Amino acid sequence: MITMNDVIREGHPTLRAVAKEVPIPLSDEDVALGKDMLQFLKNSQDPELAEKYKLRGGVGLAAPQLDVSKRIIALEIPNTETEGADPILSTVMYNPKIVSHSVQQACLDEGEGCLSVDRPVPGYVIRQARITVRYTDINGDTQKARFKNYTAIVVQHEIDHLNGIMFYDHINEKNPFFAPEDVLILG
Ligand SMILES: CNC(=O)c1cccc(C)c1Nc1nc(N2CCN(c3ccccc3Cl)CC2)nc(N2CSC[C@H]2C(=O)NC)n1
Repeated sequence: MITMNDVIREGHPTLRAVAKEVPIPLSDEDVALGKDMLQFLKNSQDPELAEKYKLRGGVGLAAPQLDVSKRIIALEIPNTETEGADPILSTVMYNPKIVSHSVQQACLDEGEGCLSVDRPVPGYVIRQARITVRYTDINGDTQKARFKNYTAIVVQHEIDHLNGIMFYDHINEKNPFFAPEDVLILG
């Protein structure tokens, strides 16, 4: 199972590399890695397992964070509204590509955290509010999906990792909490 020991931290060069596309059809190895990444996220959100294995809670993970420079991301976004409800998004994306996005921008009111960053970096991370992503799913099928708000933010954070971009690269240095007036600030 993947634990925090497998997660590389800022300063490791792989976090700044551009990851390679994975061959389609997917290899057994890449399918297994995707499954392990998704399981890590589920484990990280389980209070008992997170405590037992000292896992930091996450809703997204990119293969480069495991020192695997491949274009693979996993997303496990729970439905925090209703206890026990199905997750909002639970998927592995191979070779994800943002094919279009809104002019409207958005950010999380509380800023962003990252499993590869062991320190708080306050500030608004301005992203696109809505995106359309094309990717290959774990069954090898091509998907095209639209995301908005929190889910769109998380997907962009993970795709950034495939291009060597860290969330704080987007924070306004002079005024970290600067947000142009029409940016959606998501609570
Ligand atoms: C500095 N302020 C903050 O971190 C921050 C502070 C407050 C609110 C938010 C909303 C913040 N921001 C933020 N909170 C999260 N989580 C909230 C806790 N949660 C979680 C934790 C434990 C169990 C189950 C779960 Cl569900 C896991 C997810 N995740 C991300 N990001 C940025 S996009 C990728 C995603 C990620 O997975 N990061 C590891 N940002």
